Amino acid sequence: MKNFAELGLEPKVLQAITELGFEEATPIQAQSIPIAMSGRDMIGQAQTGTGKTAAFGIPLINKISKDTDKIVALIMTPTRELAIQVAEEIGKLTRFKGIGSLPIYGGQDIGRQIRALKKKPQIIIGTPGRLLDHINRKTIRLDDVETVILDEADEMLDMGFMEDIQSILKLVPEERQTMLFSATMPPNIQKLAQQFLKNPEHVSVVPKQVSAPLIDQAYIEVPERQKFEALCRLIDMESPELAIVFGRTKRRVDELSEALQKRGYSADGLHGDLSQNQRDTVMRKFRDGSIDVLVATDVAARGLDVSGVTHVVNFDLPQDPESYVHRIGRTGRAGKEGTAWSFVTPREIDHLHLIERVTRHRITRKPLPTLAEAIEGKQRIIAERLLETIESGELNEYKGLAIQLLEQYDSVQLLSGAMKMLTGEKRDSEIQLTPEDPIRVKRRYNNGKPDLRNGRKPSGNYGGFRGGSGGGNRNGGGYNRDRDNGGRGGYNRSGGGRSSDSSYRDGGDRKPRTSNGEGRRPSKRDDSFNS
Ligand SMILES: Nc1ncnc2c1ncn2[C@@H]1O[C@H](COP(=O)(O)OP(=O)(O)OP(=O)(O)O)[C@@H](O)[C@H]1O
Ligand SMILES: [Mg+2]
Repeated sequence: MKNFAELGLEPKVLQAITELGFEEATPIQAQSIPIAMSGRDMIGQAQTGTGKTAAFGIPLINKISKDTDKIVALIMTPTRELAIQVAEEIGKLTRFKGIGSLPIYGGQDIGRQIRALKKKPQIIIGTPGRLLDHINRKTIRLDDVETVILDEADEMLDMGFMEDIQSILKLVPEERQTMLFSATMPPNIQKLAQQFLKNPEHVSVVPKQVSAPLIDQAYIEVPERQKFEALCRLIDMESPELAIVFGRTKRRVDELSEALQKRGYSADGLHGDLSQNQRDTVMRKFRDGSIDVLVATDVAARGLDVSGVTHVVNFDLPQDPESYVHRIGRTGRAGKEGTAWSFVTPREIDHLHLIERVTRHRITRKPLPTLAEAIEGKQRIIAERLLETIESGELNEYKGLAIQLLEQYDSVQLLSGAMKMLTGEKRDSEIQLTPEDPIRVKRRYNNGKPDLRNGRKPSGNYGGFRGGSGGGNRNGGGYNRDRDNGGRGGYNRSGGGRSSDSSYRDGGDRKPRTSNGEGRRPSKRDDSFNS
């Protein structure tokens, strides 16, 4: 741990850091900030929730002069929600320095963005599709950009974004500083980084030095048709403060959030077919705790930082091991503990083992919570709430009636009745979701043993989860994403943006992959990285 004051930052930047309540730099911050300040290109890898945003944000803001009125820095993120969130954090860090920053993303009124651009922000945080749109309209010029940052770099460099990023970077002057950050760095990032970076420094935080997020990882083997009951029991048993439940497709997310609501849970869904307004509303409700369960596609897998998320549930296993890492990383952030559960159908056990191998972490098998455990969990919460209410006092106006009732009824009976009422009638209507096909291990994994690290540091566990053993061949595997993104949607000007097959795919703004070497196959995933 290092003090921010030792890093040679400007007083106004230090002041903003103090204001944010950061006392010490996290390891990725301590290591990246000096390199970033030296002007070198870099690749920064550190586990989820360890402060990568500030690791690039702090040196960036330190470097920018407040006197310029040009766009001098560009931060790109794969999703709209992440652009908004990163812009918020950058906004907080620039507070005392008087530098302007602006998020630019699809789904938001472009006229409003154009008006905001007239205020001459120096930092733009954007998703590639909408950025390109502005570039084509000449409402954003990149001629003066000195620093480019790709947050979630591996995702950004994934095939669907490649062309957009290439087009954007072509317009940024050659003599720029470029930095990539992510918790996962599949080996092929090296190849891709060669295109964009000049002699980059690699910073890969080894787990023992990190205030490792304590994510307790477990899985439950459960047949597809019993997943919903399993989820309800799990939520009842664990009573999360906030939970994110990941489903594979948009249809799944819709059905699941509706089913949870029917059962009386405070849940809502997030995926790329919703309007940006709906997406914003759901995120706001989740952040302020007015919903407890966010059901989402992978659109919420990367980067999102919502405090109070105690549980992540993979209702459907993710296709890619790195997606698993990012999904579960929505909990256990900034030194807090978290719990991740994955539902695995019997035919998906191999896929789970693959995730274990690639992430180099064993996932503990746990039994399906029993009905009794679920009921007990629910009752425990009710009892806690009851006791809290008693402790808060202000019961006088109820006491008269309480005394009357106690004269007529037994106290145990009365209390039981009150608790039953508080627990809420369990509306046990039979709910059946449309089944999803099991995830299968991709052919390419059968030979090699891929690993998510970029392979520079032999001791570096990719993300620093505790312990972890098992195969992990740094050079193996040719780890590639395999996505068919189902067309380009979202940001296009006609305001369309829904994929034709919206119950399955999340159209996103990505270009369909045409040359993945394996031919195209329809994807049922949500690849909604709508820019
Ligand atoms: N030095 C620090 N001290 C305390 N908290 C910090 C510090 N740096 C960042 N944080 C907080 O830690 C949380 C996680 O930070 P951030 O979102 O940047 O993580 P990340 O590494 O980018 O994770 P992910 O890989 O999921 O994107 C945020 O709430 C942030 O405000
Ligand atoms: Mg991040």
